[in-house]
Amino acid sequence: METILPLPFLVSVSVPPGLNDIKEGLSRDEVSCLGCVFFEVKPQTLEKILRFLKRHNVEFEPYFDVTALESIDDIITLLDAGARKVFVKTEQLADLSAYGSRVAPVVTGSSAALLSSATESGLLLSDFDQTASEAAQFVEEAKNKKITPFFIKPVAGADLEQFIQVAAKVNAIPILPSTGLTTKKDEAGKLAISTILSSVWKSDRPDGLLPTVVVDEHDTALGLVYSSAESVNEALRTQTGVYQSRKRGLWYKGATSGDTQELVRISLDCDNDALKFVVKQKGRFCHLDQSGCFGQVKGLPKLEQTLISRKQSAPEGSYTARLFSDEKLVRAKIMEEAEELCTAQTPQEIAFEAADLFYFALTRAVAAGVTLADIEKSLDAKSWKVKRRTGDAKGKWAEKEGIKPAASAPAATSAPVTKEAAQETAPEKITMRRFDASKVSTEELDAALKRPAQKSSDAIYKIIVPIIEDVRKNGDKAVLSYTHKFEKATSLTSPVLKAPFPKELMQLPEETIAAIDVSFENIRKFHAAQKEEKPLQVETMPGVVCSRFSRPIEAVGCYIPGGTAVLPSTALMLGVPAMVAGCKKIVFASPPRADGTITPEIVYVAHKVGAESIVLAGGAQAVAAMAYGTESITKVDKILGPGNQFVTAAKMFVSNDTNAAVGIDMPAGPSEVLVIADKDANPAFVASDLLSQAEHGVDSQVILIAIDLDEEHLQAIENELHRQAMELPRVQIVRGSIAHSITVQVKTVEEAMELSNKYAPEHLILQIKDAEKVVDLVMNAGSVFIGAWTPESVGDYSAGVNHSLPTYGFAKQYSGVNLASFVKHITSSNLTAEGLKNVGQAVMQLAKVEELEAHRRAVSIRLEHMSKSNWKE
Ligand SMILES: NC(=O)c1ccc[n+]([C@@H]2O[C@H](COP(=O)([O-])OP(=O)(O)OC[C@H]3O[C@@H](n4cnc5c(N)ncnc54)[C@H](O)[C@@H]3O)[C@@H](O)[C@H]2O)c1
Ligand SMILES: N[C@H](CO)Cc1c[nH]c[nH+]1
Ligand SMILES: [Zn+2]
Repeated sequence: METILPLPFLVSVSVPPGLNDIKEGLSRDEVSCLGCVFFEVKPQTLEKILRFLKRHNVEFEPYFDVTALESIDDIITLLDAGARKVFVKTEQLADLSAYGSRVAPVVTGSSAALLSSATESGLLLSDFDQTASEAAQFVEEAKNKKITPFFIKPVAGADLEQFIQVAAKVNAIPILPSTGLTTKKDEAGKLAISTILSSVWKSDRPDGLLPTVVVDEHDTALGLVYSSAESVNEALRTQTGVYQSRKRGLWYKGATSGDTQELVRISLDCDNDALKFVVKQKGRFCHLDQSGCFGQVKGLPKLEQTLISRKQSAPEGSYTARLFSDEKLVRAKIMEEAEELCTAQTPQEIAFEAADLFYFALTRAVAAGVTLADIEKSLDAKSWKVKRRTGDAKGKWAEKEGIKPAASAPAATSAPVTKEAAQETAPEKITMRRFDASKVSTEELDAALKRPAQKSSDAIYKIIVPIIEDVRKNGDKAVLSYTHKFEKATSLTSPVLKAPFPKELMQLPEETIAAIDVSFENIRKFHAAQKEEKPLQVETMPGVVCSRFSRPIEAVGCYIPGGTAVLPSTALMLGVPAMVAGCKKIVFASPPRADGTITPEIVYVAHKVGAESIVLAGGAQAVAAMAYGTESITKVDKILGPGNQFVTAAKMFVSNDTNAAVGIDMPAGPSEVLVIADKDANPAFVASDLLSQAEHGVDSQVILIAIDLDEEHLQAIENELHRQAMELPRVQIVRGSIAHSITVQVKTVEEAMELSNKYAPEHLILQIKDAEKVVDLVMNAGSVFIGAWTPESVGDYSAGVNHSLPTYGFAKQYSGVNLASFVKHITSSNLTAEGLKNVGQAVMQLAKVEELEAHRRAVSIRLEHMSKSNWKE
């Protein structure tokens, strides 16, 4: 498959344009009209890019340099999400061969020998320096080898005009930084798009104009016009239809008629001598009373137009109005037509019935505000996936037709375009295994409820103990070396950032600041309320006063995980109580990003809670650094916070080392949730709660306890779970965690609570009638979420409760992080002479039993003194 780009160059941007507007260079819309976008994916930006792909997969054609990704699975996720082409390390090619020409190697340098890396899918030559002496030889070689497509990316600061010329000479596709391009005619230091276009297109007309086919979003031709470099530039700048009239100069379509066009995309044809403009046409394109110059739209677009206008104006009580308002009627019609299509025999009958089915399917879509273009986009997006399922019919449909699943999935060949072919690419249903508590043995149920196995502590200790020893011995140098290794932050030269934190490190959008501020305040309020107003005081006997008072732990280390997801909310959950408790030194630790910086949200929270420093490290090295201290990292008295197995094991290890003299909070491992749902529970709410914890990591586990739910309700939850999961950017993680998650069917609330208390979940969600009353039955849980309007995520972020909680069943003996985690309690005794007289005999007798004479005498000496001096109160 040869790559045909909309235009013979690619625009590279540093930030996915769907996430942040491109600040310098071309605007987001201008890039989208050019059609292709190129960026480098870093492990820490992968998730954002996947989100971007989900939203803008059809708007942009994305090309990625993924050489910074080590995991083949991550690259596959990106490809399946719709990456048009990925450029990988040569050694990763073999593992991605199923993706054919969508994968090409990237090489750096300009030595001709590098050309041997080229595959049938071409290659990307990175940092191409056309001024280097080898370049000429390289160019010659490349030309001889006829490598297609062959991309080149310039070294930073290259002269783009010269670069484009070299690209044209070797028949390569240049990758041009958006920041070096402009749609203006002259902009100092930037290259005009018009200059690039006119250097590549070939007009065979004496006036140099290019024939331009204008089409709508379904590729229906609206008419033929002409373009000049200037008109294209103008179209890109205004993102509207602007053409070159042969008589009247620049023609802004709709300027007088009002029938304007929104520019979606421009592209050149295969031999660069005709342009295509894809537009969203308002009103008509043609000057006659028809939508396009070649006549009216037909087929599905026409049906869509009719349905939209009927939806807007169908008379009340008419059949069409009923169709739009009665979901059950549309559902019945779709089923009826589908059945009729299946029984149709002749080609005519099949066409007739298929048309009916399309009619009702499109009615359903239009009623829900879904356009034909949306459906086509979905179809196109499916065609980018390579992973196949067998296309088997599902559940009741398979049963009804007596279909058995196929033995294995066929290998991918070409992109599916039909419904059936597209269905073949539909992924496996994401579903939890079901257990009916009344039909399985307790042992079977216990086994199913077991948390996913963690690596044995021996295996983990073998990894983390040498790291801890190294940090203890070599301090900063060791911490830095592990950060270079695990976080790939090789440019980092200091393992710590000390307060005051520079403002530029906490630049955040206003809405993020507002969200952090609201959450901060709620967490502060709830933890401040946990303060003990005054010391506890009890007179146990006359004259014997016992007290207990608290003091903040002086220096605390707050670990904020940052491996699979950066969790600034954890910074709030640890930092705010530490601040409220009055800890003098609050040290944050979190793995930095590959460029050595720390997430600005974490810096902002550190600033708000008055942290003294942020350790730029994660894992066992961060724990060790805080436990023992290094040249630049402050030693702390207690380390708190969740983390992966390496972090948890390191916390356990240092807390057992008396040389470290450091305490820890509790084992807080992979997130988990147990949802109890009854007939009142909304399936969509239940599914969303299960997924909110399932997306944390593949080792997360989520449990649903269904109280007396019928099959329909259970299936509604399962369908919702799958539907919602498929829309998540972290769907692959969810697949992993759902694989070891289960639904248990029970009959009563009591049974449900018994199971829950035995499981001791980190989070317990009660989506049941009178949920509040059931709280009395909760014996073991980290945090409880009561009723339909309390999703677990409010506790993760903003309600005020803490989200750092015991997992893995430790809720049976541990509390989650709270104010008490940051203080220690000190007791005092204060006796009067009378008090000593009252309690003295008991003390002396017990000291005698224990044969500790000095203890006994400490009392007797005082009592004797009292009697000798005839002492009175
Ligand atoms: N229970 C709770 O309250 C709670 C709250 C938030 C997060 N969590 C959990 O915390 C965990 C966070 O884990 P994470 O991995 O995303 O981040 P993390 O910050 O805990 O771990 C990342 C670090 O692990 C170390 N590491 C990774 N691979 C290693 C290897 N092979 N050898 C040695 N060290 C290695 C690296 O130093 C890296 O910096 C998740 O399981 C999440 O569910 C729990
Ligand atoms: N649910 C996690 C605790 O198990 C905490 C968290 C942070 N961000 C989102 N969730
Ligand atoms: Zn969470």
